[in-house]
Amino acid sequence: MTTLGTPLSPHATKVMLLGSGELGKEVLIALQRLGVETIAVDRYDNAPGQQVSHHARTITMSDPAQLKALIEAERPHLVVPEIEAIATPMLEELEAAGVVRVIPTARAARLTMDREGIRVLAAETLGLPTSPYKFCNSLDELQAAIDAGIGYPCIVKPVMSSSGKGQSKIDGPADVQKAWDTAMAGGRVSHGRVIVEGFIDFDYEITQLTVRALGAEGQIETHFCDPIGHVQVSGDYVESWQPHPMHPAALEKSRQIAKAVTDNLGGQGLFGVELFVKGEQVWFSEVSPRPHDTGLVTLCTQHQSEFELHARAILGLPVDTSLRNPGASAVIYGGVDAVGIVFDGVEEALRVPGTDLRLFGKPESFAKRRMGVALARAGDVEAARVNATLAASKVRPRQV
Ligand SMILES: Nc1ncnc2c1ncn2[C@@H]1O[C@H](COP(=O)(O)OP(=O)(O)OP(=O)(O)O)[C@@H](O)[C@H]1O
Ligand SMILES: NCC(=O)N[C@@H]1O[C@H](COP(=O)([O-])[O-])[C@@H](O)[C@H]1O
Ligand SMILES: [Mg+2]
Repeated sequence: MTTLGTPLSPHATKVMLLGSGELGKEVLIALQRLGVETIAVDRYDNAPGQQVSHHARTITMSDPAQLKALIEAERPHLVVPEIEAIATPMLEELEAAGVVRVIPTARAARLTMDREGIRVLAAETLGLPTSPYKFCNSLDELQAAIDAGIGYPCIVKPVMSSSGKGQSKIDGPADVQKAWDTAMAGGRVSHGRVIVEGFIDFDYEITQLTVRALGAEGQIETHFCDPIGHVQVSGDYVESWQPHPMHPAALEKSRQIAKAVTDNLGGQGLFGVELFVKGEQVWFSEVSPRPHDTGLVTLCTQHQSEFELHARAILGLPVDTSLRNPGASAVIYGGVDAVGIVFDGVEEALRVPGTDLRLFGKPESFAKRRMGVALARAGDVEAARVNATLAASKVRPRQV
C-alpha cells in the first residue's frame, strides 16, 4: 500500500532526482502533482528541473563523498538517477545499508552507467542478439579489434557518454585515428576506454518503453507502451513518433528482449529499451533505466506520459500505458553558444495545428545543445511528423 504525505511537512514523501535536465523536469512535475516533496540535483545551478522543484542542490554527482553527504543530509525516501554519470557504487553502498531506495535499483544504475556493464549483461549473461563488439583501451587495441573481426563500417563510442557525445562511424582505416580522438574528447567522465561495435544496417530503430509497476496484489507487472520510432543524427535523437508500425514477429521479439533485460535489472520504474530492427530480426542496443529522450513524444500521445508512468511506478501506484492518439516530437537545438538566449517564433510554431512546445529553460545554450522540443498530435504519424518538424523550425533561438 502506498501512503503519500504532505510536502514540506514532517510526513512528506521525499524524492531526490540525480540529474535535473529536460527529462527530470517532467518527472519532477509529475511528482509534484502527487504532492511529493522533491529535491532536484544537478551539476550546475538553475538546471531545468531545479526550476520546478521544492529544493535545488548543485554537486558533482560522480564524486562519491559529495553524493553520500547530500543523501545523508536530505534523507529522501527514493533516489532517482536521471543521468548516467553518477557515483553508482556509492548508491549501492547506501542502498545496501538501508539508507535509501534507488530507482529502479542501485545495481541497474551501475550496470547502465557505462556501456560495458549493460552490454556484457545483455549479450553474454542473457544471450540477447547485439551488434558484434569489443572494448579497447588504446588506439592500437581499437585497430586490432577492427582487424580481428569487427570490420568496417563500425561505430566507436566512449564507454561512458550519452546523446551521441564522442561517437563516430568508421568507414575505413583512414577514419580510425579520428574516431579514437573524438571518443577521448567526448566522454562524460574521462575514461580512456571505448566500445567498438559492428555497424548494424537496420531498417529502422525503436524505443520500447517498458514499465515495471506494482499490481493489485503487490506483485511486479510488466507493461509495454506502443513502439516509438526515431531518427538519430550523429548519435543524438532529432525526431521521434509513436506508434511505429511493426511486423508482429518483430514486435514480439522486441518485447521479449525488453522483458528479459528489465526483469534482470529489476526494481520499479520505466525503462527505455533501444532496439534495431531489420525485417523480423531485432538487436538489443542499450537501455535507460529511466525515461528516454525519444519518449518525450509521449507528452502528446499517451494518457500517461513516460514521466507520469515513471512517477507512478516508483511510488507503487497503478499505471496505464495506452496510446491516446498518434503523435511526433522534433528537437529544437540552441543553434548558438550563449547564456540567457531568447526564442522568436513561438507564436508561429503554436499556430501549426495540434502542436505544443517544451522550452526547457537551460541557462546556457550551445549550438548542439537540446533546448526545447516541438510536439504534434494528429490522425496519423506521417501528419504528426510533418507538423512537429514544421513547428520546431518556426522556433528561432537567438542571442541577445
Ligand atoms: N552498432 C550500431 N550500428 C548502427 N547504428 C548504431 C550502432 N550503434 C549506435 N548506432 C546509432 O547511433 C545512435 C546512438 O547510439 P547509442 O544509443 O549507443 O548512443 P548514446 O550516446 O547512448 O545515445 P543516447 O544517450 O541518446 O541513447 C543509435 O540510436 C543508432 O542510431
Ligand atoms: N540521451 C540522454 C538525455 O537526453 N538526457 C537528458 O539530457 C539532460 C542533459 O542535457 P545537457 O547535456 O544539455 O545538460 C539530462 O539531464 C537528461 O534530461
Ligand atoms: Mg541510445
